[in-house]
Amino acid sequence: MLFEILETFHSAIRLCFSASLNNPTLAQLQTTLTVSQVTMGYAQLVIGPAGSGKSTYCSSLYEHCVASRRTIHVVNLDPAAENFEYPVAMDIRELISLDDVMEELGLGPNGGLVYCMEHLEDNLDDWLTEELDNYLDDDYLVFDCPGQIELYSHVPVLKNFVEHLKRKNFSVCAVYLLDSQFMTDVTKFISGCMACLSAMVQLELPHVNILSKMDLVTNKKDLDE
Ligand SMILES: Nc1nc2c(ncn2[C@@H]2O[C@H](COP(=O)(O)OP(=O)(O)OP(=O)(O)O)[C@@H](O)[C@H]2O)c(=O)[nH]1
Repeated sequence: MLFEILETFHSAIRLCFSASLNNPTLAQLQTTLTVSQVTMGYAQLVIGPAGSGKSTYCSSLYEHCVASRRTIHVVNLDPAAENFEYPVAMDIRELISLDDVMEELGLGPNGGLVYCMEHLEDNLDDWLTEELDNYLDDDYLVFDCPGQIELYSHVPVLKNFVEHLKRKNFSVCAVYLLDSQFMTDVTKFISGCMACLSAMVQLELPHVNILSKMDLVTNKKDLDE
């Protein structure tokens, strides 16, 4: 019985971690999308649990692009974020901030965050559309998202956000960051993989999983096993 459960998880995990752009099906899907749509721009949604390294990834990506003379615009979608190591191109806090919501509505941090994201959802046609109008064809936007994983599992806000970007002719993909510490313990490994899988299923986007903080894994041999 245990063996069967592990086999099932193993298949799910293989699905999770092989879903990279090298996957021929996804590559084909991307080509089809690029050819069949008049693409206005490109968007990458950087998602993952709290503290998994999303903002660090966004700032490293930004620095890499500056060094290689490419242009990307990093967007802050976290109404609780305070410090940034990249220039913020668009900021959800201009629309709503978590501190204001918690103070005015007496909500806690998680309820407040869901409220902020639902407010964003209500303002997709005005605030977001106006902000997106500042970007030209072929611009590349990277969205640094909040870390509450319910946003990627069952709350429909991010799904509707993605649909809005697609209606604006953006080609969208998701990058899911998972702390590599999740790989060092079997129960954390299974829960981390299930969280990745649930985001893949919910968002229905070309999806890349990235293990972050590999420098903190001292025994890489254990990781392979
Ligand atoms: N050692 C190590 N630390 C990292 C790495 N990436 C991120 N961190 C650290 O992990 C912590 C969290 O990183 P963030 O980039 O803020 O994570 P986040 O996912 O944006 O966090 P939230 O927005 O709160 O969900 C910070 O202290 C980072 O310095 C890495 O590759 N190696």
